[in-house]
Amino acid sequence: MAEISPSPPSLKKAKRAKKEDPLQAADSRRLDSLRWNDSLPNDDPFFFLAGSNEGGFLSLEEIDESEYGFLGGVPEPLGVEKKPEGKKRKRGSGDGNSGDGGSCIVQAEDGEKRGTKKQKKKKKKPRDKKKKKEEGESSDNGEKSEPVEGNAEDALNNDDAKNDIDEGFLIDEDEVYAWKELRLHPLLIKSIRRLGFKEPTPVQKACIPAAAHQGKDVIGAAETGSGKTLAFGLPILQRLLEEREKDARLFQKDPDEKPVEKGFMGGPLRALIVTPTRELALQVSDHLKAAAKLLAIQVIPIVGGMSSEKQERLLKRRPEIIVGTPGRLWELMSAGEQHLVELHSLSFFVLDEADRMIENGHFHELQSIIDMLPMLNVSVEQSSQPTTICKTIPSLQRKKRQTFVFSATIALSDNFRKKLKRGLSTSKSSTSDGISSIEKLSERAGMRPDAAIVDLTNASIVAAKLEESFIECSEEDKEAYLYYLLSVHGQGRTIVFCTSIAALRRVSSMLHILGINSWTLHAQMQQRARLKAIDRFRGNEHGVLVATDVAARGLDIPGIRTVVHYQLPHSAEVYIHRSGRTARASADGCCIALISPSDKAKFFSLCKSLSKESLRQFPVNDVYMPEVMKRLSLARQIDKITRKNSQENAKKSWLLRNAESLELAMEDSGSEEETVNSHKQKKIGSLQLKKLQQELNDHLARPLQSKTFSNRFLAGAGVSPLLQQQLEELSKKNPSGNGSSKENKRPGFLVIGQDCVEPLQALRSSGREVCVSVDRKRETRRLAETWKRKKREEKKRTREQQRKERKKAKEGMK
Ligand SMILES: Nc1ncnc2c1ncn2[C@@H]1O[C@H](COP(=O)(O)OP(=O)(O)OP(=O)(O)O)[C@@H](O)[C@H]1O
Repeated sequence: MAEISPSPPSLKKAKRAKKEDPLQAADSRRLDSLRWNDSLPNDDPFFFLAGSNEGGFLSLEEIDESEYGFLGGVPEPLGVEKKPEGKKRKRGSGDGNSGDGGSCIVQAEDGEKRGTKKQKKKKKKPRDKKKKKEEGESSDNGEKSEPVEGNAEDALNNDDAKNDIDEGFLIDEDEVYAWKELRLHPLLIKSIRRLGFKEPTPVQKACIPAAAHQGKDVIGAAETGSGKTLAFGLPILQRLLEEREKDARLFQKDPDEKPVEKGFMGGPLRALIVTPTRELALQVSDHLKAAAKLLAIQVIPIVGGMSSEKQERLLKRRPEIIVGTPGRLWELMSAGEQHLVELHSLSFFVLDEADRMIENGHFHELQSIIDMLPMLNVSVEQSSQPTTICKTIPSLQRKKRQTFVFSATIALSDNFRKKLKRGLSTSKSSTSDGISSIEKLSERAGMRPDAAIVDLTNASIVAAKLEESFIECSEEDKEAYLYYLLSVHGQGRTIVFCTSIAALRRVSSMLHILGINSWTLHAQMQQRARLKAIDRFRGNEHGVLVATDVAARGLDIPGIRTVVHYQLPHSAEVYIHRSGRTARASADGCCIALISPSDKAKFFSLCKSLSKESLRQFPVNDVYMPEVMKRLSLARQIDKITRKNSQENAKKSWLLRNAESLELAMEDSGSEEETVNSHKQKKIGSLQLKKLQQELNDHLARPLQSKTFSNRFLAGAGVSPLLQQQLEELSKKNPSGNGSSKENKRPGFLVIGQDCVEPLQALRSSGREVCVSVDRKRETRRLAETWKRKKREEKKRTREQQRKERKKAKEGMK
């Protein structure tokens, strides 16, 4: 096992490596070859790659003017064989509704009308049903297309609905016996078959019986991507369905009692789910919507950054389940929004990502929301305020409220683990630390001492199929290594996490200049832009998202293969959540931390908190680094000039604006000579920029390869799917079709290239295990000090002994 070196590797190594035979490096790799005889319109065979952009931009309609939703929740069944019709989803096709796991859907105001038309069409063309239904699925986030007319039983009795239900199952009935063992309602089983989940995940297996059948409160801790949303979502739906059926039976017995309004008109609020981020709320809401698809139960998201009026309109429909962020929820509650303050029938209160909720920025609003919840020992009649809407509260809804608290990192602290084992009732609450605050909040929300505690996290807490690694480099070289990762191993979706928005901006600007398509996500962005970024990232199979920790929790996007920690997070919890964006459910994935000398102390303590003794070092092939550094140096120069220009322009326009507002005429303060000079400077600057851009374009037009290769051969890593496709297309072109003469035709041209290897493969094949558990230097120092102390003590003891002996001898002589 090697030891982490005290200083970052020098890039001289890269230069040395340049001289090595690159074929040796490519030896063990699979080589693909492709021939073409086409005549090329340019001397450079790769001219056509310049400026090419992979990935389609999707169009979104105006959020504030339309219904919105986030189809991330329509879950991608993992490890499940789908029937062919269920599989038909395009990847990165540029269609906003066709991303793998769905996408952010915006539905225009006339959604209802369109929805009705679709239904009519369905009857006429039964063969189109499936297709239309899929479309309906991806647009059911809007208020008007909810399939919630009538109750669940009506839905079953309805022939059309029956046909709808029969379609779209991804798995057969006999395959879901593991779910049936959990005694879930038949309609829920049908929903699960549509989602394509063959069996419950361990956390679902553990939570559903306790929450749905024993009516217990639950504290749930399980790894990221383990299906916690349904672990609390299914018990909620189960209880609402059971109560609805019992109510229906009761009403038949007592014809005087009016049934509670159901279906389209909703009813009192039954479940309130609070999440720390808007994206997560939208995602959880869509996940539950998908699970409640056949149940005539309404689920809506209430989040900041969206039109309040629209959300108030949605609330007028009295949805049974609300998923929201503390800020907007409290804003509406404190404004007296009827549906949100009439909480007498609330049966579930859920804190998702509970440990994040107690951090600054959420705590006070959350506390205020919790204080609005009715006391559990007060009877419903006493606690409810008189209302005009809720005339009758069925007796069955008067059961105790259940509280669910979930997170992947709730049990990270040993103390909390111990406390969980001892039980909540015995713990003393204090507001001084976060752990106690979770307890305090849970108790305040009505969590009972006999709550079921489900802790399925292992010592390191990260997802089981996640491969963790690091690259040691200097702070300045982080950009180079990131570019290396994205261009040499740019397979699958990648999230690059930055801790600061300034770093995020710099990284994304560099990637942009270097021709790597990426999107950004941070808290200072408008909500519409945030959703758009996620939507586009989701729609691109090899997309790159540069994000702050706003994307660290909960985001469930299929196909994220790699997470890069460009800057280390502030806590182990955030590291776990960031890394957990990959290797979700049954999939695998890898994360790579870029560690500069100043990150080391943080990195060691992170490894210590996660009980890591060793970690893999990501294998970097140094032959690529000279070219990487060249491109980066050009990109940096371009960035510098562009920044300077835009700063000057901003300054100028600020001056002009202010002068205009003060009705002052702007005069050129400088002399004629100064003006001429400044013009000259500008001209030189723009010429320099053009030159640099051209030079960079020339480099980018060639696939990344080591300097020793001829341009007529591509070899080594770096033949991305995009390049592969472009080469294939070019090779298919008919030479006579473009009117070129025979003399102009190139001779047979051989392209040798290795399939782009994704980081996880590279890590598995040549990642080197490095000891990270202890800072060796510090440990050696500590051992040396202990040894010296022991020596000192030994000497002292010997001296004491000698003194005593001398004394004895003196006394003897007397
Ligand atoms: N029983 C199941 N079988 C297969 N896939 C499932 C199952 N339940 C949920 N999933 C899928 O697993 C993925 C992760 O689920 P979910 O988002 O609920 O995880 P999580 O534990 O809440 O993760 P995080 O801690 O990161 O928020 C989702 O895409 C979901 O659709």
